[in-house]
Amino acid sequence: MRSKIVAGNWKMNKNLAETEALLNQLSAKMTDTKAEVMVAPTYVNLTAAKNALKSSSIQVIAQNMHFAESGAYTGEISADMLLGIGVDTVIIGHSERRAYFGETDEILAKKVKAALAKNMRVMFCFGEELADRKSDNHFAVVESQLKNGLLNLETSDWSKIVLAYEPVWAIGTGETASPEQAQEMHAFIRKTITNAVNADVANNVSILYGGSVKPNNAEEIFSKPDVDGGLIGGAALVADDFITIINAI
Ligand SMILES: O=C[C@H](O)COP(=O)(O)O
Repeated sequence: MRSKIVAGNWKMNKNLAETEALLNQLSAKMTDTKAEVMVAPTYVNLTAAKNALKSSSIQVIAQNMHFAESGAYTGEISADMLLGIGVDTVIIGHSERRAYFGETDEILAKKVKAALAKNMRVMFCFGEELADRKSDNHFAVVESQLKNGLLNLETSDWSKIVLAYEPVWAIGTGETASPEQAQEMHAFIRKTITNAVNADVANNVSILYGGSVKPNNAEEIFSKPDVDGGLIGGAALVADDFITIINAI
């Protein structure tokens, strides 16, 4: 049975005081949910976030990591550093990392391998750009991102993978893929994994949708059979909005 997951990617938002305040609000407002709930604050506030959520079921995850064990990589952070502060899940491949930090499929595949080697859980992001969708190339792009990033994994590695399909044209734009477009792509992703790995893995992997999920559209998107939750950006920065989205599962 695959998990339902709602994760908030805070990106480069919220200083320490704001992080603690938002997490305190979330903890206070959280009610029982079928979903695993995760938040990804910036690196420097991960420990504070863990402390603020000590008695909460909300998981703290990281937005990124480097593939190397350690070494001369100024400004970077390793899997061991995350594990050392109790963070065992990492987002890899976010479109902003691909677009602004030059992260290629090859780099991302190395990051995935490095995280899995440390037994971390990986939330792997991918999705097409507007031009790909306009030229009807979106399925090919998504298939190639999946293939280059993940499809050479061992079958057993897949229990540690969560997928997040994020069409780049819908991120932070207010434009959302329609629930039908999301379902169509999620079904395609599952079929691609069935063909490349096996049906069991495809059925058990959670596939989240990300891209302008808001309180007013979450329920319809999450109601689609192959959509197992969401990776939320802007709306995860407002406690009431994030809670409404969690409750839409
Ligand atoms: O990681 C989250 C996604 O980039 C979605 O961001 P958004 O909800 O602000 O569109």
